[in-house]
Amino acid sequence: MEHNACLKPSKDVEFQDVYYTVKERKHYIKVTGTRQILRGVSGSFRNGQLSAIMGPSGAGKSSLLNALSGLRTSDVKGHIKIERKGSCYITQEDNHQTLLTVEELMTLSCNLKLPHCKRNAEIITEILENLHLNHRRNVYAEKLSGGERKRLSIALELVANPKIFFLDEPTSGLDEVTAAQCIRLLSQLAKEGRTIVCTIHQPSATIFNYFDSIFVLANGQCVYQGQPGTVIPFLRHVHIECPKYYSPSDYIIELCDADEGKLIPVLSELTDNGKLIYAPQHHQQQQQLNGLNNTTTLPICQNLSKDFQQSVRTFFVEEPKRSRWQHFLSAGTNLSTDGTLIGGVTAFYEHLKTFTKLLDTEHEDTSSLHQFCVLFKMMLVRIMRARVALLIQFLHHVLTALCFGLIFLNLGNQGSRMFDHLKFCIGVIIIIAYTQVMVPILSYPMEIKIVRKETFNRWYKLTPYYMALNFSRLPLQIALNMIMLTIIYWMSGLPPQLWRFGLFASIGLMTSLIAEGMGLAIGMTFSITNGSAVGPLTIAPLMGLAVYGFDFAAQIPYAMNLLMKFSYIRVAVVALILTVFGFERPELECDEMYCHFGDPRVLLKFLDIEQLSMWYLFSLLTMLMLFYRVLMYLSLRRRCGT
Ligand SMILES: Nc1ncnc2c1ncn2[C@@H]1O[C@H](COP(=O)(O)OP(=O)(O)OP(=O)(O)O)[C@@H](O)[C@H]1O
Repeated sequence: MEHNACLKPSKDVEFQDVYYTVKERKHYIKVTGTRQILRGVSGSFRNGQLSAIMGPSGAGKSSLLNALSGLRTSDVKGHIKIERKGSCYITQEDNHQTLLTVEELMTLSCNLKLPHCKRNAEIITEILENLHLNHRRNVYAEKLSGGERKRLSIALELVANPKIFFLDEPTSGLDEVTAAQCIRLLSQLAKEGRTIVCTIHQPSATIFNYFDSIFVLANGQCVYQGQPGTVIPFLRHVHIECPKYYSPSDYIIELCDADEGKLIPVLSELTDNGKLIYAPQHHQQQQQLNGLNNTTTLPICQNLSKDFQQSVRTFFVEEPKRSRWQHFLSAGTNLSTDGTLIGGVTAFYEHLKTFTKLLDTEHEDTSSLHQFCVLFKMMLVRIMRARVALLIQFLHHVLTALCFGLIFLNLGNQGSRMFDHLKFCIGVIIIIAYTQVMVPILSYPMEIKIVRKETFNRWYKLTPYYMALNFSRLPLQIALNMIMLTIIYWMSGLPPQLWRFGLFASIGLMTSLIAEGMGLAIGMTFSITNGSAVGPLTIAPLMGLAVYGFDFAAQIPYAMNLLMKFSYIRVAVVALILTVFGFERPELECDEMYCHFGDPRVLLKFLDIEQLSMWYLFSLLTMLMLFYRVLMYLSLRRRCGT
């Protein structure tokens, strides 16, 4: 493609003795043992080639892809050579930012990745044309077909022209024709000088032959590494004949799938668990012409036929390079780091590409401020475009306020209805808290997948994203809460004092911000199913604390008093009661013979809150707000980490 304006040359991916071990747990808690998912596999994926990691279900394909790409680093050991900075990972589900068109998503990607590149429009058009998406540029991403969505995922990453593409099951969910088109496209991209590695479960014969190299995994071990066309001769070395008219890819996978622990170890030993690449002589001659041949001693295959020995070669000809990382390596610690070679030194030649000076230009990382501005704008656009959601939220706030206002119509000045006053204050806070907690719990788990993918592919950093998320939600939140609180305040007949209404609205807004922070923290941590249980479960004790002990306020034990400070609902309710009845509020009207709480000071004294200052309560609310926002940030980091 011509668009390579801000590009760098591609590199290979090499790995040696990679292990991935997970702890097995009983009831999610008790560790009962460990399980090796990857068992010391080695291998290489070359630049300019389309490579497939194949194998039966559960063989460890995704685990290997995740380990190589760096998506998973914990529990992975071994040596992996990869330039992380120039790689990208395309997930199986093509989740994109919703409510943005193809062109807007491409522009977003360009703005985040190539902020100083003057040719963004040109680049976008070129990529879209090459990926046959130009005619869909004004369509929302969620309206695209499966194949188009996959191409869009590739297009979005192509903007920064990564050298290495990792794709998890790129053909899953696609029909045969679309899957073949997708693989053809990947093959073409590889030929343009990229390293493309994808997992694939069981490709059709057509798709199988598009791959330049395949790496077959079974039970966490490599059972074959080489070209697709040489699977049959390879199997002959262990006296297995692929039936006529049978696809070799299907056959080797079925063999491994049905294996009862006999064949896999043999094949794995033949390939030295991925250290040996199988290439029969006529293939080798071709490689020799390319200067790739590097046959060395075959440590485990001495007793095999000469024919076999001449057909394999190893690329791991040296011990891992002694470097300043050596002490980490010898301790068995992984891993790849951006651009740093750790072990797996190759005997292969470096396939250098000739790039013009312009093509060599590396794009700088964008500043956090720039990322914040781009993301903030994008989030606002998305909020404004979610018309149905906006309408529902607007109606929800207006209707709730009207119902609430009707229930407590003109209550504000009635001295005989003390309990109703309390119910009013508690009700306002609970409505706000509950609404704001549940929305992010139900909506955020989908978003976190997109954020994880985009931050992993270095579209932006987490901090600017987090800031943009917080600030972009503010305007709508303020507007909706102001509408609701205004209706409630005036319908309930509270004193028509602007400053008192200001305080009333500020407490409502604070509650809304805290509840939203709590909802986001839960939404970022749990799935929708778990979150919708955790949300009410978390808010219920806070509500309980909010209504506790109003009738024996002076006798509330110290420990409970302390605990109540952690319930933002309680703190907000108290602040609201103070706002409504404090600040020298004149005596309320009494339509009975005697109104004990006609004088607001009596009520405040009865509730034991007359000494509390508004500053103190606002400080508590601010601290609780910060607590949940920090929790939310930590959840985000944890979910988007590796
Ligand atoms: N974090 C983990 N904890 C426990 N088991 C895991 C973990 N990650 C992977 N596994 C297990 O390791 C095995 C290999 O998983 P992996 O997803 O890599 O397989 P796969 O070859 O991609 O399978 P498929 O083709 O079905 O997607 C599976 O049995 C899976 O349950």
